[in-house]
Order: sequence, then structure tokens, then C-alpha cells
Amino acid sequence: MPGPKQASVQLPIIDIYQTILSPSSLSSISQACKDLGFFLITNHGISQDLYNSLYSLSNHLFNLPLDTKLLLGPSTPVNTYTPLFIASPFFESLRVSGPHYFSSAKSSADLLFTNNTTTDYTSQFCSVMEEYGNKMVELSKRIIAVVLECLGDGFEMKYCESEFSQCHGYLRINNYIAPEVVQEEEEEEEGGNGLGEIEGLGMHTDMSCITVLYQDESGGLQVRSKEGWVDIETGEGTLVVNIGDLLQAWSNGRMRSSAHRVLLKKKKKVRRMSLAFFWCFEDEKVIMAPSDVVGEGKERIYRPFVCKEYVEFRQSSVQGRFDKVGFTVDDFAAIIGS
Ligand SMILES: O=C(O)CCC(=O)C(=O)O
Ligand SMILES: [Fe+2]
Repeated sequence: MPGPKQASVQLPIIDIYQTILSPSSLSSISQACKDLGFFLITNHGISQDLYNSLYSLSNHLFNLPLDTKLLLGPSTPVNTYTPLFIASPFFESLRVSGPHYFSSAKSSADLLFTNNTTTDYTSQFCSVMEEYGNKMVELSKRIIAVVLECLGDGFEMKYCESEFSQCHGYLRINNYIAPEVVQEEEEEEEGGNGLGEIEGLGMHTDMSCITVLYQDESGGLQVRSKEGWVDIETGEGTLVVNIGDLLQAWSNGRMRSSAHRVLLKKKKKVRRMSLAFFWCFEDEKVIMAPSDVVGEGKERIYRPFVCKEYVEFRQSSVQGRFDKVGFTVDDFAAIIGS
């Protein structure tokens, strides 16, 4: 018997490098940032060829034996690899950090690929990571400019440089491996929802200002709205942008960092790949919404806090459960009674 159909949402799509965004584009993005904190972008400058290369290089890497991948695991000094069974039984990931994406990728690849026949792979992997990382940095700066303009006329000029110029980014290559057929008992055990779907990545909010997400055609990303979980549908060549906790705090809650998760669907292909780029404030930044962002007559809802302290709060709250948390920036910095 087919299960009930899950709701999906049509998010606004903007041509991100359009020189002047029309008032109607800006207002639909403003509304989306306020309601769900998710919108879509096109004309992002990343070619399908680059995604195809990223896809096959990542596949090759995740297909390595577990022992090899664990050379980069959580208990090693590099600590760029998160194996299966940490965030979920079906999720593994590799982190590549900026600003030098080539050398970050190389420090991982050098440990994974040690013989001469793989030298080509290493150099290709590092170059592709560098190209993608640098493009994501440019894109994130542009998105921040647009989002600031959504918050107030002239805010892009006023705050881009003064508040966001020290931002940094890191990339997470996510690989999901679903059991081929999701059995009913397995679903029950692993937290399935009775619709032939299992959780690939549990509910969480992102600890970024913004996240730029590429997902392959498998779908499965859901965001929690007031009415419940809704599917995020994307078309080919479209990237997902979502507001993270840091921007929610900096905007005094005017932009929303929504909880989201990934479901793996029965009968869909067994692997799913996504690339999440997190654009974050520098560790030492004191996050405090400027008074004109708070707005006249409005109460401040977060106390000022140091970015790094929030990141540490999240890491200590999850007890090794990666991003699957019940604690958000509201638990950390909300002013009680506001
Ligand atoms: O894989 C996805 O589509 C989403 C991943 C995600 O939410 C994350 O890495 O924070
Ligand atoms: Fe996320």
C-alpha cells in the first residue's frame, strides 16, 4: 500500500550573479530566509563537468578499504574523515578546509594514496578541490552580499567588509550508503518512517553563516517547517543555500537556521553524494547583531558570544554524535524572557 505523500516546498530560485537583483527577487529571498531559511540558486558558475569530476574522484576515495580511510579518522591528527556509524550508520564524510584547499586535500590524499600509480589521482583530486573551494568562496561572498541587502537597504555596503571579511569556509564531501532494500524490521531498528525511507543524516542545524549545498539527483533533503517535514526539491544545475546558526544569531533571529535531515529512499540508487560548503565567522569573532539590524523598538534576543565558544558548546553537547544535536544557538545564547 503506498504511504501518504510527504509535503514538498517550492523554494524561490535566484540567478545569483544577476548584477542588480530585482525588488521582487530580493523580497522573495527575504521571505524565504525568514520562513524556512532555505532558497535555491542558479548561474552559480560551477559546471556539470566539475561536478562529474568531483563525483568520480569522491567515489574512488570512499571505495577505499576502511583501514585506509581510518588513517584520516577521528582519532588521528588529520581528523578529516568521519566513518559510518558516527553521524548515522549510512553516512561517511571527508572534510577539506580553506583557505588553501589544495594543501588541505593533499594532506588527506597523501595518506590515502601512497604508491606511484596513484600520483595522478592525488594531483587531480587536489586541483579539483582547489577549484571547487575557491569557487565556493566567491559564491559565498556574493550570497552574503545578497542576504545583507535583504536585511536592509545599504546593509551590503555597511556590513560586508566590516563584519564578514574574515569569514572562512570548509567543504564536506558526504557519502551515503543505503542498504539495497530497506526491510521493514531494519526500518524499525534504524528509525525508518514506514514510508520505505531511512535516516541518512539526522536532524541538525548548521553551525555556519550560510551553507551552499550540492546534492546528486537522489533527493531526500528535508527541512522542518511549522507544519512538519517538507522535501526540498531541486532541479539540475541548482544549488541549495541555507542560513546557519551564526547568521541567525547575527541577524537577531530575522533569518532562520532551520533543522534539516536527509532521508534515503527505498529503491533509489544505493549511493548518494552531496557536497556541503560551510561559510563561517572566524573563531574569535564576537557575534552581536548591530542595532540597525535588530531594528528600532525591537528587543535583542541573543547575548553577544564568541563564535568559537558556540562551536565548542555544540561539539561538547553531541558527545561524539557529530552534528546530530538537540542543542542550538537558542539554547546557547538566547536571552531568557525575550
Ligand atoms: O547531504 C545533504 O543533502 C545535506 C547535508 C547536510 O545537511 C550537512 O552536511 O550539514
Ligand atoms: Fe546540514
